[in-house]
Amino acid sequence: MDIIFYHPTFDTQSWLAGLQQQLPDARIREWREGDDRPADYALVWHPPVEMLAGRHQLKGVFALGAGVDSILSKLQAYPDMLPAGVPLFRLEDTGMGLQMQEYAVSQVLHWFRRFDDYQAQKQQANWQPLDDYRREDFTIGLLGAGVLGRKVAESLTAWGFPVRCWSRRKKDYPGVTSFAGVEQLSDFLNGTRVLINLLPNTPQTVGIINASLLARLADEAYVLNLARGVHLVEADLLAALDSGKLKGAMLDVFSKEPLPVDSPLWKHPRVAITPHVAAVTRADEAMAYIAKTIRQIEKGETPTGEVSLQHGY
Ligand SMILES: NC(=O)C1=CN([C@@H]2O[C@H](COP(=O)(O)OP(=O)(O)OC[C@H]3O[C@@H](n4cnc5c(N)ncnc54)[C@H](OP(=O)(O)O)[C@@H]3O)[C@@H](O)[C@H]2O)C=CC1
Ligand SMILES: O=CC(=O)O
Repeated sequence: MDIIFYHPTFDTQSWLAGLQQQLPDARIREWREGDDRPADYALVWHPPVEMLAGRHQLKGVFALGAGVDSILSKLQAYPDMLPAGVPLFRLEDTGMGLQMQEYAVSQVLHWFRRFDDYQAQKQQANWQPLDDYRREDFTIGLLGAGVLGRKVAESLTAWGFPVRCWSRRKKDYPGVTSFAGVEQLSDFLNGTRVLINLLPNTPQTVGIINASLLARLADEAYVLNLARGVHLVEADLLAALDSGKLKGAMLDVFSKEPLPVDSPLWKHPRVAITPHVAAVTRADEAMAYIAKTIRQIEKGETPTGEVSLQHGY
């Protein structure tokens, strides 16, 4: 079996060595420009079009991340990039679920325990105990309830918060109230105090966190964007913060990355920023997952993790 690998920033040699350990019988090589030798599987991130185009013999392409929006948007421009019938897989969890849990729980607790207010008081040397927030006033709403949204929901129910989720199809997750489809979006938003975004980037979800959505949240709400920058209309977020409708926001992803130095988000006192690190690809877990999936394909089984080209995630 032949496997080709391309990632613009990962340490390719260590990936090739790690994959070789997982799949000792495979011939695994870094793909370089001009390489049109046969391959059964391709492992990619931001692949050049010529790496995949015309490779009808591929049994699978693996995206080396959870989101496949960059591959699918390239596919829009170059429809022949992924030969018809070749399945595209993405990383399902592979350690990202735990990272998302760490990120979401720590920030929700930060807001719930009013550390943002105490930090502001500290700037004034102000020693002033504040009223506690009550869990029943701190409903967490998850936009997106897939692999990562579900993990985040589990961790927040464990902390005793009321948790609800919104997805395309209804969910039956313990302790989580499920809303589905555009017709239930308003009900989902009504009373949501902390909005956590874990949607994929698709034509239906771009710009979804906008002025109209923010207006429907509970007063003094918070926004945690962990998915993609294009989901959020940054100007609408700033307006909602400045009007007092929103109390705070923590953003890991931005419509333009790196976030330009002149973005007003940098200076806003109630916006916290991380540089797209909420959940990164963990090499060992990703390699084990890819190897397991390849073995399933080779045995004629149907693995999970295949991207629906129709739905765009
Ligand atoms: N910041 C970071 O470091 C990282 C960000 N991400 C982002 O997180 C995203 C989510 O990852 P993951 O949980 O694995 O993805 P999944 O595909 O498992 O989950 C996506 C969820 O969104 C829901 N959804 C999709 N379209 C719609 C829609 N139109 N209306 C309502 N709900 C919708 C799906 O509904 P249903 O369940 O009904 O299908 C599903 O619940 C990734 O696409 C990626 O962009 C991922 C990793 C790291
Ligand atoms: O943003 C990262 C990903 O894996 O998707």
